[in-house]
Amino acid sequence: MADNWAQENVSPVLDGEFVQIDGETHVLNPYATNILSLDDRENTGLTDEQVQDAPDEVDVPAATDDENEEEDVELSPGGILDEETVGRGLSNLGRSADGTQQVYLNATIPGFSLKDISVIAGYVHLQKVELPYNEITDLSPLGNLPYLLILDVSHNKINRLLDFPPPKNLKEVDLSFNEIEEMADLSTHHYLMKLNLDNNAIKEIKGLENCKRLKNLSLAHNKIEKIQSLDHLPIQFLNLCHNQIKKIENIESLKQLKHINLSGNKVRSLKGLQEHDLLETIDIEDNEVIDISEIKYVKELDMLRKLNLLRNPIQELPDYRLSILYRIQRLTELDRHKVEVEEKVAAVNMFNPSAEVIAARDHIMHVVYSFLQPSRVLDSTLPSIETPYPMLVLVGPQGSGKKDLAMKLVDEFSDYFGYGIPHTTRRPYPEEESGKDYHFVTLEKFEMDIKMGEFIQTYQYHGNWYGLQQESIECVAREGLATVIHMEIEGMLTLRNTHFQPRYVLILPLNKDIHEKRLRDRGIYTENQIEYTLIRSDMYEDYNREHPGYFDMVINSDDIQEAYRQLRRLIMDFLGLSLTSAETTSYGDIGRETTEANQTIQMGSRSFSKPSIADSSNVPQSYARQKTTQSPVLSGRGILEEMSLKRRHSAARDAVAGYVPPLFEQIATQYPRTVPQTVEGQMGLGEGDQSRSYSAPIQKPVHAGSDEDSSDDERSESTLSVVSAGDMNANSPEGSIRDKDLTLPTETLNPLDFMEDKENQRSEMQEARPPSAPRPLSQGRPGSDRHKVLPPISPKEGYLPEY
Ligand SMILES: Nc1ncnc2c1ncn2[C@@H]1O[C@H](COP(=O)(O)OP(=O)(O)OP(=O)(O)O)[C@@H](O)[C@H]1O
Repeated sequence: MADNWAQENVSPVLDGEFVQIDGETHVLNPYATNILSLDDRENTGLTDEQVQDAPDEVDVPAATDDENEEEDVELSPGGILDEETVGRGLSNLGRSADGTQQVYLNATIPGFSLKDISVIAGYVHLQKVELPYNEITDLSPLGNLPYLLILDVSHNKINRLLDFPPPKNLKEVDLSFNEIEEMADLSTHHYLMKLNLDNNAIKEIKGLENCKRLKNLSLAHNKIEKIQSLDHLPIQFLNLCHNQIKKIENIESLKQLKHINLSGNKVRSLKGLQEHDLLETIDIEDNEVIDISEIKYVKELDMLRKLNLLRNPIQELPDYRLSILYRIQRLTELDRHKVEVEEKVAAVNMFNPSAEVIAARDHIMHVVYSFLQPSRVLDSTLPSIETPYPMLVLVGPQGSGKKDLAMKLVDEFSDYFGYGIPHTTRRPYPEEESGKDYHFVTLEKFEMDIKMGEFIQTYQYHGNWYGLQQESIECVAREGLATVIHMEIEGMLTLRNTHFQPRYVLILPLNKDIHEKRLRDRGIYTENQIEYTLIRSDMYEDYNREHPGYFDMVINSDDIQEAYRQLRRLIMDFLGLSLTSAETTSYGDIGRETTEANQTIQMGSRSFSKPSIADSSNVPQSYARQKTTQSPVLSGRGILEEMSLKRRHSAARDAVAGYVPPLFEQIATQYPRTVPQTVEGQMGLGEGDQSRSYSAPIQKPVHAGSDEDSSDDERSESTLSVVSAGDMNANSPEGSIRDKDLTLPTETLNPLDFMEDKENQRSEMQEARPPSAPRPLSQGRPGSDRHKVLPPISPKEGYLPEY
């Protein structure tokens, strides 16, 4: 019967403004909408504006009584589609497939309780047929529509899948809400791109193997238990929601998959979703995913933007949302909620906070706990209002030797420095003593001390806690000494948040092999610990490179003795002692210098338990004193002040002599240089030459001058020799000392003072304060004069310069 209809009936043919349907001529009204059309605008091809602009009443003769009667005619009585109904459902005029005539391309006939659609077979030009909400069981008449591209027969009573001769180009089929139980072989539907079989009773996916253009497959609300038979299909959108699937399987070869919906199943694991690099959306709502570790299967999916895990047990995990966002930071939507940038930041701060964030939290914790305790006046805050308590922090990775360096320094300069003994929960090594190397305490005690607000900083390393208590600093401050401490970089970050303003020196072994050997030689670390420490060593290098200026100085500790020598020079410069020993030209004086040093510097009472650093006085010095000069400290001036005076003195002499310095010199010597050091730059400089400078030196031009001139230059260079050890002639003081490292003098100085004769200098010298006398305070705190003030500035007698 369908074949006969195909012979006799054709789609309506358009002729200008008229259209022929069954031999009758109808006038075309572009504004008249098809009463059956689901989308009139689409059917008429009109834009929104055109529809709005359309005259409410078009020039159509008023309906006569006869016509009104026609409206009352029952359409498709008995569920048998008739031509009248089809006619009313036609829309979308367009060219026929052969291009020879204008025809209606769409037929939309929803909700007529249609059972028999045989008549449609006559409308051979139809490209889109929509027959939803009927009672159709047989689709065979559609086999006569060779140009059919889109078919919607949803909400019918069809129980067989596309069992009609396939229109060659059928691309989209909606068979949702039907009664299909079994999928048929769709091999003949070569062009099928979109197949919707939602809300049927399908138990098994099959028959799609040859649908090589299938991009969109929806089998939601069926009875499918297993994903299968989809191999190598170009599916981009796969909807299998509300089935009984337990496992995500057999989709490895769906390489074009972009969206997958498995909500309402029984999936426990996300395994199977990995390696779908194009996946953008995953919907697993209402399943049984319980373990956060399942995220590993989707977190590497570069294109993933939307993930829905609502109504899974995993939602119960604490900080669930942030932990997902931390793991998949590229998500823009999680559980149907837009992901805010703040959430991503919060997620990172919660699960992988930066060292700065950890340090800030550590600081806040200790401040809060200490606020809860009665406040007290601290010795370490007394020196003066604007002068911070002097502290030296040696920062570096484990095995860098910084603790040894700190102890040695305190040992040698015991009149200046005290060791700030840290607390730790780790057990002491054989040669260590509690109260000397560390305060070794139990974890309980450590925690208790935290809560009592005792700490200013804590850090966990290798499973042990380390921390610096305020009292450790106070003990040293009470003695009138500056504190030397050592710590990992994280500790330094916390310390930077406190009111202390220490100088930070990075002690870093640049040679990995030496560092590794040193760790191994200690024989106390596991392989993991050694590996971890070496990795952290890289981190120190990176940190120094990325944060120029964080460290006041960087010392390569490959050679621990050389490292100590550099550190020692730095300290002597800080203390204003280096000038006395730096003006050297004669090796003959080395012995005397050594003897003096023995008498004056090696006076520490502490024993040095790890004899890894040789006695510095025995280290061959590249300098020795030839003639004496007043220490800047002894003259009552700071080192910078002293250098500034010398520069001005030199400039004054040049001016008198008629010497005009070249432009570079004028610029280069005008201000103290503050070029931050980087390990990178330093490595380039120091490679293969450990004694070389690690600073960024600035050339100080050498110009002809008197002996006095050259000695001034030498003094300046020596002053910076701690930074430029081994490369003294190349470096200028300005190049090595950062502005903030130096406490600028507050008094206004008359440059002519520097021209005063030696006699004046001597008398000034003689008036210098006695050893360990407190430095007069410019603005002393009430009560501060009762304490020794830091640092003690007068060296011991034996170290006084000779005249
Ligand atoms: N308060 C602190 N905060 C942070 N780190 C600390 C603190 N006290 C000690 N550390 C560091 O913890 C690390 C482990 O301490 P440990 O005493 O085992 O090191 P070490 O072997 O003596 O280190 P090194 O050889 O570099 O001196 C060291 O790098 C040490 O400097």
